[in-house]
Amino acid sequence: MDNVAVLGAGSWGTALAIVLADNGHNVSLWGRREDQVNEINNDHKNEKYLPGVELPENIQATTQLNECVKEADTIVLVTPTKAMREVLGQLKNELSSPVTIVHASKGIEPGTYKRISEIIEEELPESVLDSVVVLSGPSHAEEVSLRQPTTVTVSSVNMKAAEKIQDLFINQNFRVYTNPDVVGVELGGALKNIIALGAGLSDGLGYGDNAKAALITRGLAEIARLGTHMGANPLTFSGLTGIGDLIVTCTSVHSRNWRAGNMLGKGMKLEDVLENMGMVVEGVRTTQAAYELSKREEVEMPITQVLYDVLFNNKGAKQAVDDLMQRSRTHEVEDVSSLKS
Ligand SMILES: NC(=O)C1=CN([C@@H]2O[C@H](COP(=O)(O)OP(=O)(O)OC[C@H]3O[C@@H](n4cnc5c(N)ncnc54)[C@H](OP(=O)(O)O)[C@@H]3O)[C@@H](O)[C@H]2O)C=CC1
Ligand SMILES: O=C(CO)COP(=O)(O)O
Repeated sequence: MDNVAVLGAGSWGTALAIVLADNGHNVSLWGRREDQVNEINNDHKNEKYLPGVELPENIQATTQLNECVKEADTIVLVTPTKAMREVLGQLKNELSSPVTIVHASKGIEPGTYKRISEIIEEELPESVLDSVVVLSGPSHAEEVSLRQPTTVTVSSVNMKAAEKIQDLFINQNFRVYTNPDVVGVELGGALKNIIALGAGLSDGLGYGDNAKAALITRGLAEIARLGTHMGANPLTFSGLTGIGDLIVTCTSVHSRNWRAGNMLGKGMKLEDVLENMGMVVEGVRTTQAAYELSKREEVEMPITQVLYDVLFNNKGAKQAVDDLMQRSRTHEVEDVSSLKS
């Protein structure tokens, strides 16, 4: 059995810790609040993030990063994208030999437009970084923590490392596939959050299933358009980390991005929505990053563009949908593989 450190004791970090603990591994979970760590260790609960869920006793939490990672064979990073550089900056000082880093977060960094694996490679010296593996797919923490059937993908340029992580996580409730396309896996996971905001917004406006199906389908088209342009395999977008995650995030009440969009559609202001949520809504910063990246790369992303205007330029939710419906007429199908140049 392995020693695994999970950095980030929110919904997803705790749910992944449960999977690892169910597989018999020794799991050390890093949280930054003493009260939360005590609740996990003494009561085997994390009520803020997974209310009502009993945690296995082989999850031990700590606020001390050095304590958390000192015996770790593998480190799983699950903090919001915004916190990645700060956490990696602290982690760098605690590592002395090469370790496999898995990340399960979904975002792109505004300003640099970096994917999370690129941020990890930038922040950790080669002397302490064995391999980077991405874990992504349609997987709400609420369902994983109840051991409901879930499938995810792990991706790395080092397939041996991906297979090692597949073995670490896979069990009868949590099926893990591998995919060598790191760019596609990371971009699919990050960009679907933009479309989920849009789906929530459409539902919040009172529009129906036709509108949501349109957003999912045309959303996938623009995710694949940018993703392929950035070097991804187009087929990845028809897999778990593409259409799979898009479906689950656009249609589930568990999704924080869908819920945030829903409140925006009902007329709430962005700052009130984010305060109300109390958990990370990755799609907001990713909309900014993807909007800027699409401008720089001259890739058309109409849904991302109108959502950017709703989030950052005070465009009304209804106006955003009207704008999408009134775009100039175009073909449905394009050959994304020819957009690679
Ligand atoms: N929830 C889900 O179902 C899934 C989430 N993800 C992805 O996982 C990532 C994390 O999401 P999730 O767990 O849901 O988020 P939550 O909002 O549930 O939890 C965020 C966690 O990160 C901690 N945190 C925030 N900022 C920092 C920081 N600067 N340093 C250290 N820790 C910090 C929070 O600590 P504190 O409580 O002290 O604020 C909290 O433990 C996101 O990228 C998300 O897209 C991916 C798949 C599924
Ligand atoms: O990525 C997720 C499910 O796969 C979680 O989505 P939300 O962050 O919108 O809750």
